[in-house]
Amino acid sequence: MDVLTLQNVTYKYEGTKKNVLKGIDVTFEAGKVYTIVGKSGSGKSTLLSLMAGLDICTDGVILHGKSDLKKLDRDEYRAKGIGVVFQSFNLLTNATAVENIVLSMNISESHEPDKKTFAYTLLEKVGIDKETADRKILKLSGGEQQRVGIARALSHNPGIVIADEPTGNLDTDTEAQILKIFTSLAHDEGKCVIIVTHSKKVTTIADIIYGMSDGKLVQMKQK
Ligand SMILES: Nc1ncnc2c1ncn2[C@@H]1O[C@H](COP(=O)(O)OP(=O)(O)OP(=O)(O)O)[C@@H](O)[C@H]1O
Repeated sequence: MDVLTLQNVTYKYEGTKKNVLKGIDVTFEAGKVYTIVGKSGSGKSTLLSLMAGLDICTDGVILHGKSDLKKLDRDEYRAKGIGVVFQSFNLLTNATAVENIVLSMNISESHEPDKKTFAYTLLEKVGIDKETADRKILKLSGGEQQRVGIARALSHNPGIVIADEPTGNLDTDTEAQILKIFTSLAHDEGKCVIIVTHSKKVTTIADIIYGMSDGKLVQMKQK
C-alpha cells in the first residue's frame, strides 16, 4: 500500500532564490524501511520536514494515501498520521519517560482510556522496563532516551515513522538495538519507516536506499 507519494516536489526557502528540492518523484510503501543518504546540505532534512507536515512544498504534491497534504488538516496529520524521531531525542528532560509519552498522547488527543498503562506497554515494547520508565529522562542513557523517543513517536499508532539521524548520538551496539526496533516496526507491524542517515550501518537495514544529491532523489538499492 502506498502511504506517501511525492509528485514533482519542489521547495525553496522563503526569501531565497535557489530550489533546495527539485522535482522529487517518489512513493513510500507500507511495510518497508527506506533510508535517505546524501551530503550535508543536499536537502534531506528539508524533505523530511515536508513529509512530516511541518511545511508545504512550493510546487508539486505530497499525498498521504490519496489525500493532498496541502488540503489536509496538517495538525491532525502530525498528531495522528506520522511519528517523528529526532537525533537529539527532544524529550522533556525533567519529566519521567512515562510522563513524556502520556503528555504526547494528551497533545494528540488520544482516546486511549488508560494512557499511563498504555505508555508503560509501549515503553516495554521498545525495551524500557517499568523502573526505567519511572526515571527522569536526565537519568537515562542516550540509547534509553532514544527508545523513549521511538515510543513517543508510536504513541498515536501512526502508519508512517520518519527519523532524522536517529542513531547519530549512539554507540555501535546501541545503534544495532535501535535498528532492530525500526526493522520490526516495518516488517512485523507494516509501518512505513523512513530514515535519514549518514550511518552505513543504518543503510544495511534498508529495503530501499535513496541518495539525495543537489535536491534530487535517486534510488540506489532495492533488496
Ligand atoms: N531555514 C532555511 N532558510 C534558508 N535556507 C535553508 C534553511 N534551512 C536549510 N537551508 C538550506 O537548504 C539546503 C538543504 O538543507 P538541509 O538541512 O535540508 O540539508 P541536509 O541534507 O539535511 O543536511 P545535513 O546532512 O547537514 O543535515 C542547505 O543549502 C541549507 O543551507
